[in-house]
Formats: sequence, structure tokens, C-alpha cells
Amino acid sequence: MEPIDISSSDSDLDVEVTRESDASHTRQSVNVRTVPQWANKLGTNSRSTDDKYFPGNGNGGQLRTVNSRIANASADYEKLSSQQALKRTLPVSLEPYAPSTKSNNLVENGSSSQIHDSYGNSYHLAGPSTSNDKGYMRDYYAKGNDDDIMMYENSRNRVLPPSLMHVKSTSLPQFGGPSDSGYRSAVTEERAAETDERLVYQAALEDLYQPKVEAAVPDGLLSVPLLRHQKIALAWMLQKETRSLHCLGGILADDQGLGKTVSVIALIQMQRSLQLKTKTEDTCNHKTEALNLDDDDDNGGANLDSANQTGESDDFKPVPEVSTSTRAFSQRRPAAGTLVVCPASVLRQWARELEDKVSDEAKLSALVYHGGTRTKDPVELAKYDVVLTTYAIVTNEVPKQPLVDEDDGDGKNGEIYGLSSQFSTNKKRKKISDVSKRGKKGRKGNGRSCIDSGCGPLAKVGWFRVVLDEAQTIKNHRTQVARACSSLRAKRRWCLSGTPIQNSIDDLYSYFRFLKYDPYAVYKSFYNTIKIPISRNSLHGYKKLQAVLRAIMLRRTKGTLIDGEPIINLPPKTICMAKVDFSIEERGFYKMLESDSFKKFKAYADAGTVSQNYANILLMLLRLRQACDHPQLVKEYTSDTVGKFSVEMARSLPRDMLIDLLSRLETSTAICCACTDPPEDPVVTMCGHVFCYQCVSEYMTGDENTCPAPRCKEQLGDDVVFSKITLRSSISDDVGGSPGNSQFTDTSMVLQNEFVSAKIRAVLEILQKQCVLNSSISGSHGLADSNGTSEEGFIATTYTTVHSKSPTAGPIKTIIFSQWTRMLDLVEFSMRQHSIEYRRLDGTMSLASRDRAVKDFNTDPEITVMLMSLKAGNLGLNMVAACHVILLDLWWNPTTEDQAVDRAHRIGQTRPVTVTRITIKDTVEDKILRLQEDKRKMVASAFGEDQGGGTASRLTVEDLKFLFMV
Ligand SMILES: Nc1ncnc2c1ncn2[C@@H]1O[C@H](COP(=O)(O)OP(=O)(O)OP(=O)(O)O)[C@@H](O)[C@H]1O
Repeated sequence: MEPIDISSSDSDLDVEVTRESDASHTRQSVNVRTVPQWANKLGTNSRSTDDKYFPGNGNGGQLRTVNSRIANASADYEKLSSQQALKRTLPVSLEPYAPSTKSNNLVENGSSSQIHDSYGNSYHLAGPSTSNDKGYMRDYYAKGNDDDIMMYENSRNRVLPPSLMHVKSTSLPQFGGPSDSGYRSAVTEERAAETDERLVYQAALEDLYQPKVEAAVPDGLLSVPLLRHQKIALAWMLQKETRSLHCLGGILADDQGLGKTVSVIALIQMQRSLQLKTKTEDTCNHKTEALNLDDDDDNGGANLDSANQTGESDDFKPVPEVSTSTRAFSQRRPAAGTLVVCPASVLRQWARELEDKVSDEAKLSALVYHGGTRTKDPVELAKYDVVLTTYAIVTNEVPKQPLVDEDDGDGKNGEIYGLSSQFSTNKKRKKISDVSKRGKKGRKGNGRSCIDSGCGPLAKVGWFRVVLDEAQTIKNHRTQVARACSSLRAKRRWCLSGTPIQNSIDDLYSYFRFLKYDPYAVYKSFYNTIKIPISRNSLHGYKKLQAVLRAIMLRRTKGTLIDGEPIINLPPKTICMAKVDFSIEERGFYKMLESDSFKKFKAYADAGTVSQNYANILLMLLRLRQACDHPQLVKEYTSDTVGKFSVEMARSLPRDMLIDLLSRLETSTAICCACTDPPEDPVVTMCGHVFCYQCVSEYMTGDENTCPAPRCKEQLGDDVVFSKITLRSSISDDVGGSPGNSQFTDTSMVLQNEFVSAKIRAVLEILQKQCVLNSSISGSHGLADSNGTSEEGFIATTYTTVHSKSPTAGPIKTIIFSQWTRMLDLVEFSMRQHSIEYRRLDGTMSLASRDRAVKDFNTDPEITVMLMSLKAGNLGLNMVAACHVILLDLWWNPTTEDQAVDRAHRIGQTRPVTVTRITIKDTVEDKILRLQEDKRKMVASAFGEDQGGGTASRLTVEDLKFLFMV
């Protein structure tokens, strides 16, 4: 493989792309703040094992089928291993098979049988093999055709690839001599990567051999029975935590609403009870285990081990117990239980699930670590079985790993927006070429600074397990949040996400890095072993990626079948594309905007300055997208959202500083540092960073909140976030502020709040129909307009909506999503006009208000509509009271929309769910739909799924041989 020059990065904008969905409690006091340094230099524009739990004669036997062959070649194999690989604890499955009793806690499906391999060993096979299967298998082999057979079936007769049996001569140490250090390091690195890939290969094989092992939770641990797919997930997670060959943990990537939270709660409970039991039974054994676990923590990422960068390894002496009663503490770094990191909007939901799904007699002690009054004492954190916190708090409390791995210059922002890499403009990434060197350096320096320099309590404990819920939050490895999460010290690491890939294959790299999944936790290896093969031959490249994922990821969609039965019996989900047309006035407005944008784009293209005008082009696209919702959105804000504390602070600031802040806000290249779109309702922080008001509000969660912009740790609060109007009025002493964007301040009717746009009209029409249905349930009358008369005269639309027709479970309720709060304002206006009872949830609201809104919507039959911000409400929430979802606008990647829709389509839903995606004909939205389709295909290829979420192509043993044994 060709080496890549990681020092020649050509990545985009020097804006860190973070999308946190973390909610805020805004402070109600004005803090005394110092003017940041940059303000004094105006004009510079600086920014600023437990194998005993898995003795299963089926599963374990299956593993042995493969691994004992490795054992026969083990002498060479072990010689081959890098130091890193040798440090790993080899699983019991490397030993020849000996019959063992099945764990009480494991239930296995399918029959099992014994076979003998070519080395004379006996193995136990499991799986749903029937006599018919066997006959079929024989026939199939006789034909010499095995490509389409499920791997766990046909691989019994296969031999391992030669490279697992023999040492490749190129892999042996062949250094050119003591002076040849560069060569030596390159060879060592390659050899380590190769060895690690073999471990991945092994794990992928293991995974294919054990498709249906279930773990049964002992009575009394949970208050609800696990569903079958959850038992399978539990068995898989227990195995990954105790016997993984590369990293302890993985990615649980089940579709939204399949119960990942509950599966993880079961995992916590199982481990806790197993370890408590083990402790009682055998204390000696427990000591041995503790040692192994320590080893693993440091092995977990030899190149990138956050442990070595954030703390001294000597300080971290965790023990395996997660129970508070048995956990031990090291002198300086307490060993804590499970840390769950999630978006703020689902923090309370997690707490509720921990309370509800655990039985009274086995309650877990849980701490919601959030808010200004949270403990500062790490020892306190270590007292709990589970600590729940938010991504924002982790970002604030944990020192980041340096940005070690460079990308390949493929234009991150371009990927985010579905644009070509030609749009890349950022050339400013810091280059560090020698990852391992830096890793070693980091051990001492960063470690000490973590212990000594007042990083938060989250970074001062060693976690038994860290779980990232909605792990796509860290999909960009460059972001502070991703780097902070990777720096948490933990024995086991989990990513939970129904949509792990959102923009590109690169998203996976961040999870691999967090998980310490070697060799892919190093960008160079990820690039060489995953990205390059995809670019050379996408079919094979994607198959290899599937294999790499298979070793650490479990993914089931709602369409997955187990033994021919659907994984879960959810009512159907119908997606309706509602293509509506503009009114004549709206079309006129849109055409004007469109031709203006085309002209500008052409000018950039003619001048060869398209890439330099990336932000301008994004802004033009934003305007077009917004115009599809309502022309009013294109107009500049004329009301001030930020509140009196900001106004008071602005009046106290020097005029020069105000002018500088305003210029940052008014520059056409300003992009929200959180969502990376041109900002809606733009505000600038005192530290000079621009955000959407909604996005920055998500970060203002208390007095420890800091600015999420790269390299900025300034504290955030109501008083340091300024709108244009506040700044202008403070500069000019004109309290009313100056008028908004002159281009769009005409008096055209389409620009008035009262104007009902085509999309809002469509929404009202849908709601009216529902209202009629609801009234037939409750006996009330239909939708009324502002005059109290029956609503008439909607412009006829050309779509049909299939409504859920099962009114037996209460009124039909609808969630309406938009990414723009101003669109929600306009819809809200219409709701009021038509006396529709609604609630609203957006990123500017406090967590308590959001929680109340969700509760009201879920429980009050009078409240039939929830207006939700896509940015704040698409994740985690359970809203099965709704059986209809309306998406008012399109986001760049379709998975964000899928997430939103699945608030309603999840376990607990009893009615068919209708999703209406409203788009406007012949606009930019047509193109976004096409982009979304491309992204869907890419995600499906990576997971080996067909478009419907089923498994389109299965990897075979031959595939794996081909993919790994190059
Ligand atoms: N075994 C179970 N018994 C009863 N209820 C369950 C069970 N498993 C899950 N649920 C319920 O189903 C709903 C969805 O589960 P959960 O929130 O864990 O899904 P998820 O996969 O984490 O979804 P998302 O990706 O959207 O966060 C929740 O209301 C949960 O309480």
C-alpha cells in the first residue's frame, strides 16, 4: 500500500465542526467578566472474562473451531505479533476444545454438533442447523459454490488463510541495521497494523460463527423481560467486554427505538451481579482478573491511548467490580462505575429508564452529573454504579488529546454538506506526523497536567465502563467533544447509535479512535486499510469495511429477521413524499433569489474562486432552503432574542470591541461554530465566535459552560452572547436598532409573518384532516380558523397522505420538525390562529421546560401537536403518543431525519406511523433529496444492508480471506 503523507493535510475551514445537542439552563445573573485578550488587539482577527461466563458449548466451541487452528500455528503467529498484540490476553478459545458446562446465564439457540478438524481437535458447533441444513450444506459444497451461504454455516469446512497459519517472510523483523531507524519504525508500524488486522479477521470470524447466542438475565435484576434481540445484544456485549481481541467494548448500532438503553442497563446489571457473585465465590480469582483488566486498559490503544495522554498509568489501578460495595480505589485516581454520556435532552430519560427498568431489589445507584451545583469531588463520583452526564460537560472537564491524526484532505465540510471536496478551503491544520512519538511524549506531560491542573472530576476517575449514547455526536474526530470523549479513562467503551455513519466513512474513524480499535484507531491505518480499498474497488472495499465493523459492531434494523421472524412487531411506518407547489407569489420570490444565487455562483466560477467562497455559497444555499419553507425566513431578524443581560453587558463594553464583534457577525463568511451551517438568528460570543442562537443555547448549561469553538474555553452565559441588534443599538445608542437586510425588507406580502406559505398551508391541511378524525373520536368539532368558522380554501396540493386509521388509542398526534426556530415561530402563529393545542421544544429552552413539553404532549389528549426543532429534538426522546410525523425541511444527511422520525416509531408504538416529508417542487430541495439518496446508498454499502435496512449481502469466509489476507 502506498504511504500517505499525513503532514500534507488539506482539510477545510479552521472551524471545528461540532454538533452538540446539549441543552441549556441559562443563567440569570450577570457575571463580572474580563474582556478577552483578542479584544485588546483589535484588528488582528485572532480566534482566539470472563471466559467463565462464556463456557457455552455452542459458542465457545465455535470459536475454538477457528482459534485452535491458530493455536497449531501459534508459535509462528506469536512470533509475528507486535508487542502490542502480545500484551493482549488470549481467549480461552485458543485452547483445544474440552466439553464444558453451559453457563446458567446463557441461553443458546439452535442445535449444536461436534466436528473434528484437520488437526485432530474436536469442536462443538452451534447454530440453527437442522438435518435439512446439513443436507443443503453438503449439496452446496458438492457444487463448489459457497458464496451465498451464510458464513457460520459453510465455514466449518474451510481452512484458515495461509497468513494465519504461517509467518509471512515480509512480516519478520528485517531491519537494515541500527542506523535504519526510520525504516525500522515504518516496518514496525506496518507489522503492528498487519497483526492487528489479523485479530480483526479472527473477531470477524468469531462473530460470524455465533449469530444467535442469547444471554438470560437472572430473575430479580430487571423489572421488564428483555426482548429476544436484546438478549442477543446482551450476550454479544458481555462477550465483547470480556473476550475481545482488540478493544473491550464496541458499537451497538441497532435502529432507533429498538431498546439500546435497556440492553445497556441489562449489561450493567449482569456484570455487576456476575462480579459480585464471583467475588463471593473466589477472591483469589478476582485478583488475577484485576490484573488482566489493568493490562487491557493500557493495551487498548497502544498508539493513541488516551490514558497515556491524560493521566499517568501508574495512577490508574481500577478493579473489575462495578459494585460500589466492592470497588477499590487507587491512591490518586478513584475507580468508578459506568459513565453514560448523552445529549442533555435525554439525560432525564436515561435516569427514568434506570429507575423504571431495574427491579426494586437490585436498584443501581445513579447520579445525574449535571448543572452548576454538581459535585467537584471525584471520590463522590466513584460511589455510584452509574453516572449520567452530557457531552458538553465531558468536553469541559476532560483534557483533549492533541489532534494527532491528519485527514487526507478530502474536505470535511464538503462532506458534511454533500458538496465536493473542491469546496475545501482550510489549509490550517496542525501537522504532527509521528503519532507514536507523540503518544509517548503525551504520557507524562498531559498526565501530570490532568492530575494537577484542575481538570474536572470526570477526568480524575478511572471508569469501569464509558457508554456514549447517541455516539454520532463524536462523529467528527477533530471536534473537542470527540477528543474529550477519547481521553476518558475506561476499561470498556461503548458507542450507542442508530445512525453511526451520517456523512461519510470518516465518521467511523472517530468511534474507532474512542474504542481504541487497532489498527484503525490511527488515521493513517484507517486511511490505508479502509478508505483506500473503497476508493480502488468500492465493492470489495465496502465488504472489507463490513468485516472490520462486524468485529466490533452489532446492528439490527427494524427490518431484521431472527429465524424468519421480525425482530420486533412494530406497526408499519409509511413515508409519504408530499411535493407541494409554491403559490404564485412565493414562486416569484424564489425565482428572484435563485437567479441572484446562480449569478453569484457563476461569477465565482468564472473567477476561479468557488472554493474561497465556500461560506458564501453555503449562505446562498441556506437562503434557498429557507425560502422553500417561508420567504419570511430569508429576511434578517428584526427582533432581539438574547435578552437584557446581554444588552446590559454590551453597553458596558468599549465601542471598538462592539464594532469588532459586529463585524464578525456581519461577515458573509460567518458559519455557526456548532452546526456549521450559516447561522440562523446569528449571535456572537464575547470571545468572538459566531453561532446560531439555538446552537449556542445548547451549550449554556450552567456556570461551567464553555465556548465549543476550537481552542476556546471562554465561559458562556446570557450576558456574553450578542445579537446584531444588541450590538448595533449599543454602538449607535439607537435602542430600536437598525433595519435588517435591505435586500429583503420590501413590503411584499410574502415577507409578512401573517403570510401562510405553501408548506404551512400543507401542514394545516393535514392537521385539519386529523382534526376531523379526532373529533369523530371525541365528538368535538373540526379545525376552526381564527374566526371560529370551519377552515376552507387551502390551495389544493398534489400529494396524498396515508393517515393512520386506528383511533382506538386516543387522538392522532403529530410531531412537526423544522431545523429553523423561526419556521417553528411561523407554524406556531398558524396553530394559534386555528386554536390548535400544541407544545414546542427547541434548543433555547431549559431542560426542565423541554421535559415538561414532552410530558404534556405524551399525556394530555388535548395537545395534539408538538413543534420540534430538528437540532434539539431528534435524539433519544420517546414520543410514542404521536403516530404522525411531519418533516418541514430537509437536512443534509437523511439519518438526522430518520432519528427524528423514530421518536414516534419505536417500542411502545401501537399504531401505524405516517411520516410526511413536505418538499417544494422544482427547487433546491429536489437536489438535496438526491444527495440524501447518495448518502443512504453509502451507509447501506458500509453496513451491507439493502435500502430497506435488511441485509443485502453477507460476508463469506472467502470474502474475509480475500479482504484481510493481502
Ligand atoms: N424489554 C423492554 N421492555 C419494555 N420496554 C422496553 C424494552 N426495551 C425497550 N423498551 C422501551 O422502548 C422504548 C425505546 O427504547 P430505547 O430508548 O432504549 O431505544 P434506543 O434504541 O435507545 O433508541 P434511540 O436510538 O432513539 O435512543 C423505550 O420507551 C423503552 O423503555
